[in-house]
Amino acid sequence: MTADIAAAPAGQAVPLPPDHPKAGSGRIGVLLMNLGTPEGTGYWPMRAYLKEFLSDRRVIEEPRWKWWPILNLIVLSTRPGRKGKDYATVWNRERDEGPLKTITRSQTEQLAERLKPLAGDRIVVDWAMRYGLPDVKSRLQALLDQGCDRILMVPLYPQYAAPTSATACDQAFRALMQMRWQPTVRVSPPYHDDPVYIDALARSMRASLAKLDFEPEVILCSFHGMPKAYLLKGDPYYCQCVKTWRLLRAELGLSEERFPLTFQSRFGPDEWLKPYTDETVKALALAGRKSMAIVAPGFSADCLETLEELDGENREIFLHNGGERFAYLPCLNDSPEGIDVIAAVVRRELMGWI
Ligand SMILES: C=CC1=C(C)c2cc3[nH]c(cc4nc(cc5[nH]c(cc1n2)c(C)c5CCC(=O)O)C(CCC(=O)O)=C4C)c(C)c3C=C
Ligand SMILES: [Fe+2]
Ligand SMILES: [Fe+2]
Repeated sequence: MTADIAAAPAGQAVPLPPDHPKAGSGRIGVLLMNLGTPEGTGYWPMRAYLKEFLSDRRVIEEPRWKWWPILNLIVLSTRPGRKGKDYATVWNRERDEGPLKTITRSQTEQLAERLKPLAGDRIVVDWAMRYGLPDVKSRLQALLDQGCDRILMVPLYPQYAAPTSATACDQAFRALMQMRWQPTVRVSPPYHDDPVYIDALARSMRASLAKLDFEPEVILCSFHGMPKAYLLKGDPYYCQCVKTWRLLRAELGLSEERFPLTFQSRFGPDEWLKPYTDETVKALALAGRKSMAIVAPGFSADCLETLEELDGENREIFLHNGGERFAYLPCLNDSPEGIDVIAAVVRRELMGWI
């Protein structure tokens, strides 16, 4: 489809040169956006990924002059090697990519199938990563090239945080800033208290627990952490995590003691949101708990932070300190429950467009 272009004041068409840019219109794009993952587990791809990630001022709020030497002289000389080894333990060797990419692609494909009855080929679903590939700018352009003049951007984070949701949108808006003909855009809101999300989490957890050959004494509810200072400056992430936890606890009928809330993945010397997951796991084992499970409702897809850190490192901490049985309950991922949630958010946010 080619859009109507300019008309002369008298109503006559302006003759356009043959190289005049062609533009499509009339379709709707849905862009799922997640965090991103390195292109490989070796030193250089790991370094490139961490440099892009940790140079983002939404992630590290330290002044440039202070952070630049620490990042370039210390962090980027040691962390790529160490984290590359961690990534290697969860890497999808068949596709040669991190699990976050494999799962986000599958979520996209399944969402497209779910939306087909709604508007046929009028809706185009795609995915992009804030750091690394596929990048936000090129996937936005791909949607425009397919005739999408309305685009719904969907940060795949149930809880809003400046270092995740906001930076994904910043990246999209930076690309939009360079466009002569911008599409009309919408951004889907956080869905931390959406009954569809809470219900999907509860169903998924019940199914995972039913497959275990033991009943965990404690089920830890672990969210990715952030510096406490970001909360104090007004980031709503902590409060949204607490609300998800409260609603999920009520839905499952679990007490605060049986289903404690913790925060993982601390980085650097500053205080982060507490209680810390690793310290809590150790304390539970030392207090004589023999069995436990961990669930991570803040991640829409399993990734390094869940598969390696929770299912790997924290399992080891528990078993080395006297625990006997440990289970990691998977994220919603591309399960039917997971797609129920993304499809519900997208359908609601497309209202008025379809
Ligand atoms: C250093 C500051 C960081 C903040 C603040 C932060 C917040 C935050 N992150 C996620 C989700 C994910 N983080 C992931 C990896 C990851 N996170 C940080 C740092 C911060 N995150 C680093 C340096 C890394 C890379 C690994 C490492 O070096 O430790 C991932 C996994 C990506 C993957 O490829 O699998 C996710 C997902 C949230 C929700 C969040 C919220 C405040
Ligand atoms: Fe992170
Ligand atoms: Fe981690």
